[in-house]
Amino acid sequence: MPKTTGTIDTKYRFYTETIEVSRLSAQAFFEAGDELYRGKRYFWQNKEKTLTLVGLGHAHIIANNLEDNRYEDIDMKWKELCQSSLKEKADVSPILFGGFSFDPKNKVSSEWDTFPSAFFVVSKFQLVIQHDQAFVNIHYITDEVKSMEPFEQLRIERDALIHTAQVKELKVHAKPTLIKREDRLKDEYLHAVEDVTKRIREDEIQKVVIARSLKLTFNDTFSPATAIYNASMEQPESYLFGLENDEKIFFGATPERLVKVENNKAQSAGLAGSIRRGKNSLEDKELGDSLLTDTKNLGEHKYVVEMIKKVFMQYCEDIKVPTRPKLMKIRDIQHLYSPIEGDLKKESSLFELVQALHPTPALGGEPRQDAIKIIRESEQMNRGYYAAPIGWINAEGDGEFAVGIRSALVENEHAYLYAGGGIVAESSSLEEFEETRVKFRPMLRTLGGNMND
Ligand SMILES: C=C(O[C@H]1C=CC=C(C(=O)O)[C@@H]1O)C(=O)O
Ligand SMILES: [Mg+2]
Repeated sequence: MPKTTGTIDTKYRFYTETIEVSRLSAQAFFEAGDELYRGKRYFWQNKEKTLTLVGLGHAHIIANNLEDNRYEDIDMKWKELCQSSLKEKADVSPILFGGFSFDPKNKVSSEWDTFPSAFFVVSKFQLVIQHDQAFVNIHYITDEVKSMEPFEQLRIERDALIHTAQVKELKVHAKPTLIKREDRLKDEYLHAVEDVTKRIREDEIQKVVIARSLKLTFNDTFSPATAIYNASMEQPESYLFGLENDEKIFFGATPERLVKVENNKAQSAGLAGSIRRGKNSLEDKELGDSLLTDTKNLGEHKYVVEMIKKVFMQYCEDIKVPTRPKLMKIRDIQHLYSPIEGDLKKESSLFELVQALHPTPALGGEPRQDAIKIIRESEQMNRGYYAAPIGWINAEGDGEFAVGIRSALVENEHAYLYAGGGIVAESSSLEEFEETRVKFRPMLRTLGGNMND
């Protein structure tokens, strides 16, 4: 008999049960939840492909619309749920998965209106694939004094979902046809880049990341499972994430880690500065070499590394920061990359690091608060969860957050894509526009739309 854990005398009672399952495809499990749990699922795979998570259904939601203290609020409620409810350690730790908006003070009405400033879920059914082993958890959280009866029903459902995922072939739906593509606020974007460049040259600010968006319209709706599957094919070297919110799914394949905490080790990375891939290996190497010595891109990168280093000095000990960046080559683009690590101080936590790091100057700018204000005013759009932390934390406080770039929000037959770039004194609006075109490519291919690109 699998072990069931729980308590009876707190506000919530949190029951978990873990079973090990053989041979279970994460994508198939996600797809198996299509009928009953569409709109209430998540998907996560780390960059190294050593951890895959799928959540189906909501056992519990922890969300808020706070402008300040949104991290502390989630952290506190999660700890409360774990500490007061789990009597014993579950076989596989329950996971809280979700994300934050880029800027909770941005009130522009948009496709993101239904997403709270912080949105996290504990799934009813949680799949964890790690070290070649697959585990499915049931989570049942109640604030009433109830019998364990519903648990029996959940076991039946769990077994049905696993069965479906194992025996039904993964349906790979054809990509719908792109029928319309709009570059949203293109003139505003170009103007914003020019204006910000000027303000940087006048020493008003040092760096600001300016982004823009595409709206795509297709002849049909999307299967979220297929969209995630396609993204994994397009960007095998990136994190893969998907977070459903009723009719909408925010998903993407991002190369950028915000922060990971495991056994008190904290890891982050500066990822900023870009150049396209070459048409052959020779050109690719030339482009990469030129990126490594290009002052404009090294400038973009330096602000990020310095800021992360400063945060790590506050929250960690024994910090390691490389003296110069190396290249991260992904399918469409090469970036300057500096991994940073340290030992988390006893009193520090993952959410504290997320709060202190978001947004790094790879997504926001330097100084941070001034940059966020300029972004809010000059982009004239709402980034929603684009360029913001997305990830997970477990009951022990370990977890990982990536930065939600190379991403799209999909709603029925529409997709909204986002891409930006770091503006410094040497920036030019047309080159930055070009850089965003390259950054749109993976999501455009994933969605089957590359009209005029
Ligand atoms: C803001 C984005 O990329 C960031 C990450 C890597 C390189 C960047 C750059 O070179 O500008 C950006 O800072 C994006 O992809 O939308
Ligand atoms: Mg750039």
